[in-house]
Amino acid sequence: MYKLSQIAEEYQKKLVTPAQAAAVVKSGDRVSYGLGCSAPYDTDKALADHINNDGLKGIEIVNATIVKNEDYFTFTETESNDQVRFMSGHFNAFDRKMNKAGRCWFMPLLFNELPKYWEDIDVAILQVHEMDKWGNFNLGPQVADLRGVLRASKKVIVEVNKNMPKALGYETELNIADVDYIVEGSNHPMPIIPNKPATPVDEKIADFVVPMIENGSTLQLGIGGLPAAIGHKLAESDIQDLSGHTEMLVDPYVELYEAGKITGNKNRDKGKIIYTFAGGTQRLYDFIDDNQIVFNAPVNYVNNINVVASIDKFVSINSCINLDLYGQVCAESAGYRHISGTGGALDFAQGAYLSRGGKGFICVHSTRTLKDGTKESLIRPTLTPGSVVTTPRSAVHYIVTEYGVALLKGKSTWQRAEALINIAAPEFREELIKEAEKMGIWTNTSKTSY
Ligand SMILES: CC(=O)SCCNC(=O)CCNC(=O)[C@H](O)C(C)(C)COP(=O)(O)OP(=O)(O)OC[C@H]1O[C@@H](n2cnc3c(N)ncnc32)[C@H](O)[C@@H]1OP(=O)(O)O
Ligand SMILES: CCCC(=O)O
Repeated sequence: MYKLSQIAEEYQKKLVTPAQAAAVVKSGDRVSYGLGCSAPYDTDKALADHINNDGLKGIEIVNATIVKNEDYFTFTETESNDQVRFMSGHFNAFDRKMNKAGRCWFMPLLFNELPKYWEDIDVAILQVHEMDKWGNFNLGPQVADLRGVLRASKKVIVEVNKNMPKALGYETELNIADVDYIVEGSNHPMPIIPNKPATPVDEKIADFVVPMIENGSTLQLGIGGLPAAIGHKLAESDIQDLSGHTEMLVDPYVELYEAGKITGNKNRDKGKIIYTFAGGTQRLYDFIDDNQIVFNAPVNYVNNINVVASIDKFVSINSCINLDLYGQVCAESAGYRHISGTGGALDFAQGAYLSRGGKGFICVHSTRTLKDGTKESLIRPTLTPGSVVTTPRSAVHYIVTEYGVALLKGKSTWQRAEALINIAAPEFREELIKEAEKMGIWTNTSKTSY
């Protein structure tokens, strides 16, 4: 740590141009761009130039899930994996694009463990909020795994962005003494994830879930149209006294807060909406900025199963790609096509079930329409080859489709098959029964129940 009187001078000593910062990276280095909104903009551009102009080879850029509106310059302005390749702990659309180009690999993870995974990072380059008079940069609304990244990094470069909201919370500060170089960036606008409108099927699913949420519940809502539909219906309902404890903070929490639904009256971290990273519209970033109600905390706390379990009436709502009659849930691939990561899906499924009065919902449309117009059931007899089990059957509590709710915990294999067939699209039920019979998880008596 520096004396307070040294801080201004140290800031000037460490202040460099993006090109000078990028020049720190050498061939063979492992570089972290962090998670959420932390990926640099100007230094990324300068790094692409450095790689091209100085013939750098064998760079690896790692991240978990990045919230960004434009591609990395290090991806679009370089040509080969010999120069730079990428690794992601969560395949979002951004990573999928790089993967399709053969340049991005996936690192399977349980999100609550992620800070512990990081090792041997040569340079961390993170976009941060401006430094305060005490010499602390605020990391922005994504402390998630950043303490792990910082622990493992030999050199730390911060790119200051005045638009980065100041996220209050725990371990959200980075002192100038722990920073090697400072770049004053061009203050690129925050990345915007537009609100996805809810489909009629999302609305029907929300109509099943909302009545199962009691007054006094604490919510974990993920990204997408479905959680938005649930948030919207809750905001308009007569349900009261809700709280937030979520991995990703998304716009529906702002709507719920503005509707007076969030009192924070829970039995842990009272009064605070706890989250580990955020992504949404400017309305969300404005809500986060310097707001004492909204509390950013490391993912090893937020997603810790015991922490989640200790919060009474915890309700987790996530979605998936498809599932089988055993109740195995795939949220990561469509056959061999890699789509996403485990993220916090399993952390919250387990934590929510263990919470007193807790509920874990996995929501899915019953069918999907293929390009040729035919429909396929997303409840399948067995998962297709290549499908990755994100939530094992033993950890699944409720599955919800537009046809209803299936409770799987405490049910036998044939009861599960029956409950799942009851919420499959009607036109697929007979076929699913036949398959369940072949699989030995259907009895003659089962069919009489719907
Ligand atoms: C950030 C949070 O949500 S925190 C919650 C905890 N974390 C998790 O649950 C992680 C795992 N889950 C997830 O990543 C998501 O819930 C998903 C990907 C399963 C679904 O999210 P959505 O926002 O509904 O997905 P979205 O509609 O954007 O589809 C993503 C891609 O999957 C494809 N896809 C989605 N469902 C299917 C399906 N049933 N079959 C085939 N492909 C599918 C889409 O076509 C799209 O591909 P594209 O970008 O190439 O067009
Ligand atoms: C990095 C994890 C994001 C998710 O759970 O979806």
